[in-house]
Amino acid sequence: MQETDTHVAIHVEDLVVGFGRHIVIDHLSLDVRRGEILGLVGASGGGKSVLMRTVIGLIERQSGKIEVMGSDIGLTPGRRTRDAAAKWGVLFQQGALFSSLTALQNVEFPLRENATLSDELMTEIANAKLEMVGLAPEDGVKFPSELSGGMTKRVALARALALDPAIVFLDEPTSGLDPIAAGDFDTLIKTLQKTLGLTVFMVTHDLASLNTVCDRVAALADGKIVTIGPMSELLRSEHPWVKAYFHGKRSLMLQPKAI
Ligand SMILES: Nc1ncnc2c1ncn2[C@@H]1O[C@H](COP(=O)(O)OP(=O)(O)OP(=O)(O)O)[C@@H](O)[C@H]1O
Repeated sequence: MQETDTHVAIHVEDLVVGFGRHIVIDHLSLDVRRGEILGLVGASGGGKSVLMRTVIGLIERQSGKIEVMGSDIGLTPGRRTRDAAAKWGVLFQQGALFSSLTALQNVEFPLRENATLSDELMTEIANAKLEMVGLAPEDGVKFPSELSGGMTKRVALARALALDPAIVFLDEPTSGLDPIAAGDFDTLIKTLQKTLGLTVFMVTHDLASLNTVCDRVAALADGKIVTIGPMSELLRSEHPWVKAYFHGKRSLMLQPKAI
């Protein structure tokens, strides 16, 4: 069933993406609701990052429609307008911070690129974003090489939030973190969703994240979304890949919702 436009943050319809003759996304349709945390799962190499990168305009699609907050995202990648850039923020795998810039300068970067603000105001906003993700002002002067994995993810999240986006895209946000740091990061994402009304599109393999923070989970297999719904629904899915994913040995990690 198609949702009404006002409730949809991201609308993907009949999307096809491939590299040469290798089709990765094959007539995929998906609606992400405004204000929800949607988790995307799928096999390694199954196309989760390709889907995310196509939605944000970094990869060219062969066909299909993509709308973000009601605006059509054109076919040509790399031509994001100032308006489009402000609609979303992205946390890439490994954080992707600029190594020659301090944490604070990394957060200021999108402000410099997309807004005409005084240096003082930019610093003030960037410090507020660092505080929002639980970092102290003294962390702002550190370079990426001086940050722990968890701090790197937080700085990357602060940078993703710099332009007050409506949507954040998170590519495996808890990968490489110990379970406590991963749990803290999950709580932070849930808190930001609630307080800022953010829509979160999260690619993850982290079963604990899926179970504790995601409102709905979408499973990508054979280039399509084969099941979408709350975790309870995914656990009942009869799709062979979804069954294998959620009822394998690792499913022991699944606990009742804690947040
Ligand atoms: N720029 C590219 N050029 C050619 N092939 C690509 C490119 N980017 C991705 N692919 C291919 O697309 C497929 C899907 O890759 P993708 O990175 O989306 O997988 P994934 O589901 O995110 O995997 P993982 O969970 O391991 O990160 C893979 O076969 C990959 O080799």
